[in-house]
Amino acid sequence: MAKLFRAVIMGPPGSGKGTISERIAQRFGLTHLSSGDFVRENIAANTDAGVLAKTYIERGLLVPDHVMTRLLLPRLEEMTRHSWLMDGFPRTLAQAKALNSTCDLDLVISLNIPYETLKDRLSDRWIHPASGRVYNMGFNPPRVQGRDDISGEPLIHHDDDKPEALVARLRQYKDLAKPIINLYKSKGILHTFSGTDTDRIWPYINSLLSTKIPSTSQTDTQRIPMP
Ligand SMILES: Nc1ccn([C@H]2C[C@H](O)[C@@H](COP(=O)(O)OP(=O)(O)OP(=O)(O)O)O2)c(=O)n1
Ligand SMILES: Nc1nc2c(ncn2[C@@H]2O[C@H](COP(=O)(O)OP(=O)(O)O)[C@@H](O)[C@H]2O)c(=O)[nH]1
Repeated sequence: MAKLFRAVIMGPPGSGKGTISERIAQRFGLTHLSSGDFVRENIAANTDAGVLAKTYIERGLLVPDHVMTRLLLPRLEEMTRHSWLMDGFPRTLAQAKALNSTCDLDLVISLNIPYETLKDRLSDRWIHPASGRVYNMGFNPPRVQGRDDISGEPLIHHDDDKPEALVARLRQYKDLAKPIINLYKSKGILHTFSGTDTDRIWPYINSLLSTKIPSTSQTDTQRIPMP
């Protein structure tokens, strides 16, 4: 069996984690694990952890480490036969340490995107809540304005994507991500990509991953929450 590949993608809100994860999943046939989608699924299904997580998210807070790790790590342990790319976890050093004790990561992608770019993108980000599909009115608009391409359902705009909320989210990201980035740097698995356009960053990520994993002809991989 081909060697399995485990990667994490990090970056501030709006940096393109979801967009780039989709491209990686499609090009290389990895499973895209979105911790945010998984949390939302648990909330929708009213699981114990979902009910608890909701009380934090409603207040604009991160879900505590022990809840996140309890949600995610057992699922990762079930993924022993899959190559995956995790988006949105770890968000704290404690989560990174817990992940470390579950699996050996091969690679970490860190996106470094200027504040003005994040602000512009997020003010224009529209989401299909049920699937997590993401649109941007300039970059990847939906075929019908305000409607998801596949289901035709309405798209929503998150309040915390407004510029007023972004500064605080960004500060929080920087504070929390710093020690995680240092940890991955010291392990020699960190790769940082900087720029204002996903389409210009993508070729570098593509060529890095091409040296690490074989590409597949798979074209129908979707953004899937944790199984
Ligand atoms: N490790 C994690 C992952 C998620 N969440 C919670 C807080 C988020 O608000 C929510 C949704 O996760 P997303 O990754 O979708 O959240 P964001 O909207 O914050 O991400 P971004 O703007 O970076 O796409 O789940 C969390 O507390 N801790
Ligand atoms: N204008 C523009 N928008 C982009 C680009 N890359 C991603 N986006 C959009 O920016 C928003 C944030 O991207 P997303 O992948 O959700 O970032 P995440 O928050 O890091 O997961 C979405 O609306 C994307 O469609 C880009 O290069 N240019």
